[in-house]
Amino acid sequence: MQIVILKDSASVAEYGANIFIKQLQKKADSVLGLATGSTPVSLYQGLIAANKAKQISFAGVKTFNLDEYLGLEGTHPQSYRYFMNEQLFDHIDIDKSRTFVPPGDAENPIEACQGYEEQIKAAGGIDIQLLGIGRNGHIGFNEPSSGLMSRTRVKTLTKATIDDNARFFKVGEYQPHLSITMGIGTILDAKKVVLLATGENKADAIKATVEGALTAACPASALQLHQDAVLVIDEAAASKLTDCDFYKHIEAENQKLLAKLGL
Ligand SMILES: N[C@@H]1[C@@H](O)[C@H](O)[C@@H](COP(=O)(O)O)O[C@@H]1O
Repeated sequence: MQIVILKDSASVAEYGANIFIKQLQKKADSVLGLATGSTPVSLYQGLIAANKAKQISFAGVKTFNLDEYLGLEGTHPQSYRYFMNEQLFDHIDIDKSRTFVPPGDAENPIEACQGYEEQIKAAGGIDIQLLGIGRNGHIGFNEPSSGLMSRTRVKTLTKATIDDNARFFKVGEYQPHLSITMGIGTILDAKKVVLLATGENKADAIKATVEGALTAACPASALQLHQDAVLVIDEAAASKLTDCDFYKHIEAENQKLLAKLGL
């Protein structure tokens, strides 16, 4: 796991956006795994700016989102499809028929999960997967106790996640308690994984992800098994890490080596 600790959330977004910009410059037909939540919003703004400045194009790209609420149509303002259109797809040169979000309105969600896995496979697999993290260590909607080899499936949300996401729903508005999410195994199949976390309320989850045991109790700890996982976090999210200075030292050495190799 590569751990990059930066001073604030703006630096995290910029660093994360640069990883995606480089990926698209290297491979114009990349398959991107995308995430929702408030954390990736500034990264998406960086990608929109790079697209407008013609540094990158999304014309050859395919995208797969991690998850969606079960029971919400894509036109619902709280659906993740709606979020992605608003935060990214409506502002870049992407063909929306090449953007995939698990179908929250599927008549048969179980079949739809299998179909989603097949679509990812048919696209050649995900080149780079963006992740946020829940306070309880969830990735996508893989809540604690999720199987570490799980695939796309219907998942019940914990009370903590429902409470955390309640801020996006109006008082009295129906808030789903079920979701369709890529599994942890699906996420681990991505060639590269980039997890962003900012703020003190993510510090426990980051501590468990980096320095805790590999356990279904913290789904993000499964990234310890990935051969190319990068955690880009701010000082606040890193504040409970025991070996913070060591991670900063490793990253400085990495950067020196990359500069020496001209990469
Ligand atoms: N399903 C999403 C996750 O993919 C996201 O990582 C998490 C954290 O969101 P935020 O970035 O707003 O803290 O929220 C939701 O539960």
